[in-house]
Amino acid sequence: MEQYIIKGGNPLVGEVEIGGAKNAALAILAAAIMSDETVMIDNLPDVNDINVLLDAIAGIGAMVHRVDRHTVKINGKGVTSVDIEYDYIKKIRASYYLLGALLGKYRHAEVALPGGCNIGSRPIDQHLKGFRALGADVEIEHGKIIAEASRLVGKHIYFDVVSVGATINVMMAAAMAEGLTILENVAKEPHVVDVANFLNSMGANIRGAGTDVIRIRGVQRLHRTEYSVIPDQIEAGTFMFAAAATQGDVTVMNVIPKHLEATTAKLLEIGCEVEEFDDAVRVVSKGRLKCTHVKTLPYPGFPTDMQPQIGVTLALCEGTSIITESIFENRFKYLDELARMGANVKIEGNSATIEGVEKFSGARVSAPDLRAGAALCIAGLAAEGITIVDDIVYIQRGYERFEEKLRSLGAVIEKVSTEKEIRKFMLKVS
Ligand SMILES: CC(=O)N[C@H]1[C@@H](OP(=O)(O)OP(=O)(O)OC[C@H]2O[C@@H](n3ccc(=O)[nH]c3=O)[C@H](O)[C@@H]2O)O[C@H](CO)[C@@H](O)[C@@H]1O
Ligand SMILES: C=C(OP(=O)(O)O)C(=O)O
Repeated sequence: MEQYIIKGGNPLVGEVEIGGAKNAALAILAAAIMSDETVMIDNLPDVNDINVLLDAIAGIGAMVHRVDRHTVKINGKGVTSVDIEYDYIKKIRASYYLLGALLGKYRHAEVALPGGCNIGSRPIDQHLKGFRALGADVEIEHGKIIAEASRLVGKHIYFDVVSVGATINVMMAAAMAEGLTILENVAKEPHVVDVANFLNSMGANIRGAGTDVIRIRGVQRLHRTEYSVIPDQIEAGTFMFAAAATQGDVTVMNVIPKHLEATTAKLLEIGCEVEEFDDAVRVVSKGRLKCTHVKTLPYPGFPTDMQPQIGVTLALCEGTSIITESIFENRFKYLDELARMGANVKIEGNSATIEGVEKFSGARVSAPDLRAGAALCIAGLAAEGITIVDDIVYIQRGYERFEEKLRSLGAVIEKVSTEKEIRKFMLKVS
């Protein structure tokens, strides 16, 4: 099992290139099979979730050609099965997008209930509500969602909760339904807009993505396109908080600063300097930072996927911070690990009270999920001494060459998998 070993104490300094957004790319790859012509997608992050989804897509007969690490060509013409194997599905959350894509194109999809990070109960009732409203029969049998429709007909659908997954999934199915679908109370995340732009570039007719109401006029066919995925706002934000927590000076390159506004606002509140450029943001952290309160909310609110990264930073700020996690009920597990490094935290229901400490001390900790794992690495980089982060397979789901990018900023971090490698690292840094 691979681990990260980190010697903390170095401020991160320099420039780091941000890759394509995992959560946009996953939906776009699923949507790509809706065309019978060849679709080329660029700026894909080279991370485990993407590779699993590409295997799943190839597994149902679509042509998948990796042009290079960040570019793929997909042609959905060869799809011979609408039944996705459980082995793929259990590994990733975004496998649920194959439901919307296959249902829209073939009026039939069979996909096992999705996996993903264990951050809460994660129901998919709103996805199913949307498919049913479009005319599909949807049953769950033996752990599989089976959706079938003789016709898919546009409808006016009001979502009960704001869901990224349900918005994108129903939007995909509706893109090839008959007539007009109106989706209300939708998610407005940048990746919702990116998927809509991608589908439109294939000939779909989707208007309003990024607002509360999306209007979709169904089309019969989607055609070839070439598309580049938006930059990953969560990867960018992770490096921005890494700069803050290590008293560093980091410029995240190839980003859309508008997508980072909630993160930038919190960094300014706690006392960092933030400088915005056309496609880059620089974060400078000098002296002890100040406490603040934060509540996770759907976009444009503060993202739940950045909650552990800000949590680690606040645990080093002067004063008492309160975090309210309003999206997923099980996203504070990293705080128990952080307490092992000296953080002073108290969790009550969906809120965490964090009394800032002056420093962390390195310890052995486990990554409970993707973002929590990245956050614990930030803690290790800011800590005195050595930190070992176990279960980094979660981090590899969503961060490309994480340790290399950190090293380029001056971090002392290695990926190891044996005691011998750990001893070698200790010798090198002693
Ligand atoms: C692959 C992917 O893109 N994952 C992201 C996606 O997850 P995911 O699509 O699973 O998250 P949602 O936006 O759907 O979930 C938001 C809230 O709605 C609830 N809900 C959702 C669907 C549903 O049918 N019923 C329901 O009650 C969830 O329990 C949660 O409380 O958005 C989350 C919220 O920004 C991010 O943390 C995840 O990184
Ligand atoms: C929670 C996340 O991913 P997933 O929804 O795929 O589990 C994430 O990207 O932070």
